[in-house]
Amino acid sequence: MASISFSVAGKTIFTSTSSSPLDSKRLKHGFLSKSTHLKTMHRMQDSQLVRVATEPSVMVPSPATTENYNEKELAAWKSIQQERWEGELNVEGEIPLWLSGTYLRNGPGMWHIGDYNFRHLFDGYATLVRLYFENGRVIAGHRQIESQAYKAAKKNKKLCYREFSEVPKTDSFLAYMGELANLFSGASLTDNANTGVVRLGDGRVVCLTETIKGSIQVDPDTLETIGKFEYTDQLGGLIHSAHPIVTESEFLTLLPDLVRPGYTVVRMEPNSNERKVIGRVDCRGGPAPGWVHSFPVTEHYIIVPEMPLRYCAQNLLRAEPTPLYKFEWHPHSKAFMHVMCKASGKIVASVEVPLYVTFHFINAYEEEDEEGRVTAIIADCCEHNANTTILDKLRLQNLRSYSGKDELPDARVGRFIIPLDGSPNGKLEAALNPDEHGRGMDMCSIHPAYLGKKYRYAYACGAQRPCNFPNTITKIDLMEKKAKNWIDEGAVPSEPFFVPRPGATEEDDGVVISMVSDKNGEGYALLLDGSSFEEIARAKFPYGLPYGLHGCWVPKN
Ligand SMILES: CC1=C(/C=C/C(C)=C/C=C/C(C)=C/C=C/C=C(C)/C=C/C=O)C(C)(C)CCC1
Ligand SMILES: [Fe+2]
Repeated sequence: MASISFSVAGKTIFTSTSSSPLDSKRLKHGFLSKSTHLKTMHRMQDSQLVRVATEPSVMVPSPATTENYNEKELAAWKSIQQERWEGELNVEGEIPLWLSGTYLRNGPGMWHIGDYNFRHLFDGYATLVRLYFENGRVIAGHRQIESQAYKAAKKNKKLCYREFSEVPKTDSFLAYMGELANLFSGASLTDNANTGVVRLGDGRVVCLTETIKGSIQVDPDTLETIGKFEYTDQLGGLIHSAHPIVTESEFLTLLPDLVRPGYTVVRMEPNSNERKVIGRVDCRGGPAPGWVHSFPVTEHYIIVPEMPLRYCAQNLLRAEPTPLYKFEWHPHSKAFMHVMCKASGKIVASVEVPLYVTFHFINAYEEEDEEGRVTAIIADCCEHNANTTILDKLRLQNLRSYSGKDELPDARVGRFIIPLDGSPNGKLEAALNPDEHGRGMDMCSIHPAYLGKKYRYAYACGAQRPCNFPNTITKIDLMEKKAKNWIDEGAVPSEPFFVPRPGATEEDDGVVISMVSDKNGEGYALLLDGSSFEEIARAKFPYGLPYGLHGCWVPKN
């Protein structure tokens, strides 16, 4: 019989024991069964035994995250303390019995190498968190994604690839020249897949970031890194949108072209690794394409945003970050929205719109007249009032040093109205009064069946001021132009993710899942009823959860 302790910052949280042959197999993979503190709980089916990690994190936690470790402090901006863990969570409230499957959430959960602390939220090494729901119970776990960047940092105890704001140090001019060559070939860019996770139509689960090489396949049950997701086409390029549009039948994404400013729109089918070109959009402004972190689609069109926050080749080369990192704000280059027909690849509209800053589109749909003719495209996004300062607010130092002052820049549901009658201009307005959601708005989801269609509800993180980061979960009713808000004072919730109830007919019939880092240094999975927006259950983790970005749902079987 083996026994193991799990500790955070030197404090043993719990001990577990193991004896079965299945357990020995798991021991090899770093897992054990039945943590003793859970002995009183019902045993799950063998395939879902409670498992606890055996290996301590290989990285030595930094002083900022351990010596000063205080259980009563928000865990959101602290590195995860262990490479992996798994166990059953104690549930307060009722998890609906129909909720059967796995919620996965990806995000940058480790922000240091040894005692070197990263600067920016988006720099952290990817931590994948899992909640497996069955029969009203929940098994949770997390695991670091084993990207080349993460493995190299662990092995060499230093940064080896270019992250969002961090650049490996070079100690000679020759080494610097080599670095430049590596940048142009993409060799020095990170594959740290820390932004999103998607389930392809064929069931494969892929973690993503903005570098194409940072597409990494994982096992949704064990969270094990399977390997690099290789695109077998010859499309080349180094970066893509971090948020592809993924349905049962396709994977659509945008490949920005930094040499000849524009975007290639591509499509990949299930059971294939080959992206095929649908069409190309030439940028109307310059000197480089606008940053496309995400984009929306309607039933027949792909919307390509051209934001005045543009990629910047010089900033990519810099060793020290600028306030806008790899990007530059070009208000004189103007802002545009392009509409491409999905079937033909032809551009059916390209309009100038007011300046905007967005990372996340919520949804888009086709507006019809009485005769059923499509007259306009409506595209909604989390819009930061054309203010780029949000990027700097997401520096870890800012996030960790909250003084109680109101520091979060205002944001709104930005609604683009793109006419299809050849008019040169589109509109951008707030879809509802931003005070409804505290003028905070980001990290959104919708009912997946409403993708590209007229919809009523969106779920996102909003704000209760004063705050320095979105601290509420908000349900936006775009028809009534109202919001319902959930808050746990002092806590940081992550992106609310909507899972519809099978067989439901109402758009909001389902649950909203979020993972919350609370002010006591703890973390819990939260379930809200989609319709009433009341809390229906929470399941506490035995450790504080670092903040995470985007999730996906993997239905059972
Ligand atoms: C863009 C390049 C790179 C990496 C980019 C990455 C990792 C971008 C990640 C962006 C994310 C996670 C954006 C999320 C925004 C969330 C917001 C605004 C939330 C606000 C809350 O209020 C490199 C790979 C570094 C190099 C090439 C270029
Ligand atoms: Fe994102």
